[in-house]
Amino acid sequence: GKGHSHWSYEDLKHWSTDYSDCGGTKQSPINVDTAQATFSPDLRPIQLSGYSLPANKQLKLKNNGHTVVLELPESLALTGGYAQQYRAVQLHLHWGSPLGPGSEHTINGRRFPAEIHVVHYNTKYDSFTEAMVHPDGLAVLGAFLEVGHGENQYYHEILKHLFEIQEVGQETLVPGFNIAGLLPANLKLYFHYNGSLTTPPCYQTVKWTIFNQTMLLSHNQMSMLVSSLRTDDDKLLQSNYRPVQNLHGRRVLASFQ
Ligand SMILES: NS(=O)(=O)c1c(F)c(F)c(SCCc2ccc(C(=O)O)cc2)c(F)c1NC1CCCCCCC1
Ligand SMILES: [Zn+2]
Repeated sequence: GKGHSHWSYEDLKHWSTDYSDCGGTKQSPINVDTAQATFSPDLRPIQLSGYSLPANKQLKLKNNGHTVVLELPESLALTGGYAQQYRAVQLHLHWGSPLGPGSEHTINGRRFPAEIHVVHYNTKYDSFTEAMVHPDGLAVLGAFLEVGHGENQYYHEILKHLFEIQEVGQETLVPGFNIAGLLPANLKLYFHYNGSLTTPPCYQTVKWTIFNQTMLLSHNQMSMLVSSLRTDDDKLLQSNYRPVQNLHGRRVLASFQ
């Protein structure tokens, strides 16, 4: 990868000195004020294709010091809900600690326990690195994770490997599974806005989709997520979320009323 960036969630102030876009006016994450969201009936249901992977397709799972990343094959494609076709790059998670929740986006000021991001790039560009510098270059699907009663079998496919990658830089291979199971069954109800990567370089090139339906994990699964990984100073990797950013006049669209 790009090697370990020296930024951290502790010194957010320096992000914009080292990465100018981080001080821009279309930054993410944001708080979604549902009363201010504009119902947009032409927002189509999100459609996923190729998300169901056979077990013999091995995927790389890595602790990169800031999150756990599952690399995804480009065969996973977003075909509905966006004007252009996007293909998957990777998915990763944001979480809190035993002291509090760690989603990046908030809804009416409410922070959820955790949040998944599935990162895609616009296939009109030759590569992800080319796409990520263009305003329509990236599409990230986000969903909130909450604690429910039963075990979530899809999240188990990732969480059961966390103990193998406790240290920064460690990676392991995960058998393929139905990646769509990590996202809500109802892909019609979502918020949509133009924003950025929530980590340096903070490029303002992301069309965000935040689903209204949340994902339920067991209490044990959520505590595995918040207490398995370490950072490069051997502390627990926790609360890896950026504070919400100012909308600066941006509108948030809703696919539902
Ligand atoms: N919410 S988000 O999508 O902005 C996001 C984060 F908030 C993230 F925190 C991250 S992880 C931090 C960036 C990073 C660091 C090291 C390595 C490596 O060693 O391979 C890779 C990446 C992270 F990877 C991503 N997504 C990345 C954005 C960073 C650069 C391009 C990689 C794909 C999308
Ligand atoms: Zn993210």
